[in-house]
Amino acid sequence: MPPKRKAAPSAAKGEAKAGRTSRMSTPGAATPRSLDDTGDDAEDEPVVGDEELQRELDKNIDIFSVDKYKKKHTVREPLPHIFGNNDYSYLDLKKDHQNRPLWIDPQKGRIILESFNPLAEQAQDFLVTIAEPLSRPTFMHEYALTTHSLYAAVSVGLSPSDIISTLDRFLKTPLPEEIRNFITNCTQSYGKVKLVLKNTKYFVESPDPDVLQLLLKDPIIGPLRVQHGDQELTTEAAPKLGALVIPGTGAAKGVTQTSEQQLGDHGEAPKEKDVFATLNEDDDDEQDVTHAFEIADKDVETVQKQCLLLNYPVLEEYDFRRDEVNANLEIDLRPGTQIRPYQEKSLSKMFGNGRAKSGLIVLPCGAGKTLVGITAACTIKKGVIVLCTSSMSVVQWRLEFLKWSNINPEDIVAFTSDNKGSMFTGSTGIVVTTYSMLTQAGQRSYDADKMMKFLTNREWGLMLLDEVHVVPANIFRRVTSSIKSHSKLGLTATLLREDDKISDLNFLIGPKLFEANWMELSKQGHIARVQCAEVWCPMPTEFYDEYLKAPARKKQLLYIMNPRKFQACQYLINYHEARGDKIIVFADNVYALKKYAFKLGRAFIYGGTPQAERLKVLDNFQKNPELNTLFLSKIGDTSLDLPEATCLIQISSHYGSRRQEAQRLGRILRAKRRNDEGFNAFFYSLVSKDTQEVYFSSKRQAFLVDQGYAFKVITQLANMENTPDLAFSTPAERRELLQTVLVDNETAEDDEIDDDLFHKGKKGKKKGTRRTAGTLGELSGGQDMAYIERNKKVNQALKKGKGKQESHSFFKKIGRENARRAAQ
Ligand SMILES: Nc1ncnc2c1ncn2[C@@H]1O[C@H](COP(=O)(O)OP(=O)(O)OP(=O)(O)O)[C@@H](O)[C@H]1O
Repeated sequence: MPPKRKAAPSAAKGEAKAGRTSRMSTPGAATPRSLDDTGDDAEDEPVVGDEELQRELDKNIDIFSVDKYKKKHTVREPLPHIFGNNDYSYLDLKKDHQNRPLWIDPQKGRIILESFNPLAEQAQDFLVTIAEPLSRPTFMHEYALTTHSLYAAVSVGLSPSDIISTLDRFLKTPLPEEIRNFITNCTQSYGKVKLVLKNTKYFVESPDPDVLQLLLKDPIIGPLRVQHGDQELTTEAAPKLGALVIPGTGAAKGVTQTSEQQLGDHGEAPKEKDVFATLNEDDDDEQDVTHAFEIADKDVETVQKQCLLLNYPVLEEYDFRRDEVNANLEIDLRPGTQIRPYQEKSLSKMFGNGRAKSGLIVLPCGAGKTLVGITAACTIKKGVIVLCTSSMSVVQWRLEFLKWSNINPEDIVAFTSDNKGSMFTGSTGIVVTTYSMLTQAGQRSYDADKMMKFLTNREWGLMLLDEVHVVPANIFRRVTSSIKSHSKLGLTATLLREDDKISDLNFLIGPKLFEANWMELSKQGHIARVQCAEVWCPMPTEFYDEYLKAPARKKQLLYIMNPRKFQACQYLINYHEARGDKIIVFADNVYALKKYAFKLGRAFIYGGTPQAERLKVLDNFQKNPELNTLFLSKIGDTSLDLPEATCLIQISSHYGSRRQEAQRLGRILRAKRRNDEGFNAFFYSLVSKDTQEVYFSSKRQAFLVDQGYAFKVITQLANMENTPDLAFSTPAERRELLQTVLVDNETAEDDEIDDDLFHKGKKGKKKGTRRTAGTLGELSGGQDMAYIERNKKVNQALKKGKGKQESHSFFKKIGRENARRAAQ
């Protein structure tokens, strides 16, 4: 007998960069890291919701765990000095393991994909459906099987046996028993119960009458059934799968799109194109008839919660083709519109069985989420309500609908604070509005109130929820409870910040239906190729000395205002302007933003810039060949519709926020020149060496590294010293800068996003821009700042003498401390 082949240890760990994060609770795995350890701002953390429900749900699942596994198996001690916990050499390898692309960690449910394997593409399609992508660098991708990912898999039509058999075929080792059980236990009840709104009535529906009987025996659900004579359940033919044509594709779509794919014999490595295995034949048989009982509108939430507790999570589906109650909307994609393969794939998950399933579609910035939403609307052809985060996006969405579809302009209206009155004239239409318009507390104007009544008193076919990652769960609750919609589609570029709280989105909107791979879209030319670099800027001695003894806030200002960073920024702006790039420089710190922009003579926008001025600057940045560089505060992260840029320079950012980093990178992914031969966009992070910034920077990059981006470290910019008019090139200039920074530290402002919808007033007081009285001498810089800094008391006396407002308590405290130190 030939010796037994053994599995090689996974190499993935070595390849993926540290700081990788799990975005979802993985049963059996360690508790997911909270965002706190990434430095993300906990106070903005938006999503809070039914964790109790989730816990109850998890209790019902026989979770596989490392301890359980060790009790049942003799796991050989790993080789800690080489592979740590990633030594799977005790697993037997299949005979033709070279042909198969997947490894699995039987203890944690982590799956490793060899992306260079000929079957990698098929395996990836399958993995995206059943597992949560954790990290996708060049050669090895890592996924996690989670309760949510399996819930999502079932919701797009895969059965437990499909999942198990397909996974087994792709694996190099036999599928471990624990994983098999985990999949079965998680999925056997998922997808069995659906909530369907038909002719304005809600039905709890299942292909299995026993499941419905079980629900009816429940003391909470049972009494909520709407009685229709003696008959407990109604029975009707299930909709046929795969008969749907998604506009812009020209082909019938659905899970069945893979029906032409042939399976290899059991036990053989799968042939190319045989991914979704047997699911179609089985589904046809199973779904011949469906059984249902009716519940009242007011009981929907109670039934949903109770079903969850019974471990039968309810999937929401909309049988729009058979909805004869709601008027049809005249809408189609314009002739010639061709949706891209990944857009089509995401929509096929939504319309997999001929009905519309509610859920989330995750596509990188610039990948065309708007067109995905519009195509969904053109497929359903019923009333649509679109929710955006700002009134600027409302205008944008309306224009995009008019651009891509043949919707009559009168049938699509915007409902914003500037436009509360006008309504579509036909029997149905599209309303584009903001989350805050719908959830605003307090008295509304007469027109707004009338509009709200109109919106809440009718049924909508589709609710499109834009930028779901920045919207708090309580806002979703308020929106979904007041607006009655048959289906919901959440669109986002990243589900990053939610970590374990993403579970709430799963049940408030629906499971994640699709998540695209950034690198893949970039290779296909749908988004720009980006070169990422971290530029290390040494701190001059005098800055570093101050830095070492400074308190946290001052430390931050010192590493941002590091003159070497300033010089690097100047050098990069010169270099990229000469190349013909459009450059955005991001600085969270408004003080630094203004200093940099003034010194370099470039335009800037921050929270305090009036709306008209913002638009003018943005317009010039887009069209004026003289204006190629724009400094932006964090208002540019979400609240502005930015014109295209090809180079980003980040001089200050929000600690370790991975979401902000991803959002910022997203700003250059849509570059139109992306398909030019050899075109690259550039993303630079300027980091002051040997400061806390280095730590935050590596945290921030974690998400992008997981998406496959490689950050080059630049320790020296070639010939920087030869830059004409290089700022702060003499020691005297640098010392003066330091003094200025130290003095100004007392009045430096934090950026405040004026039109940030969800965080207004959260901190209890608004900082915003402060107005202070001053002399022209101060404005012209004619005062001796060094003198003022060294003589704080005189400074305070001077200010008081001029009738300025009182010092902030923080500065009073510092003043007291300084006085104490001076006295010692
Ligand atoms: N199928 C398509 N065919 C042609 N152009 C497309 C297609 N899909 C998207 N685009 C174009 O790609 C660009 C980006 O689209 P869009 O603004 O919808 O991206 P997005 O994902 O919403 O980005 P962001 O997250 O930054 O808002 C737009 O100019 C859009 O017209």
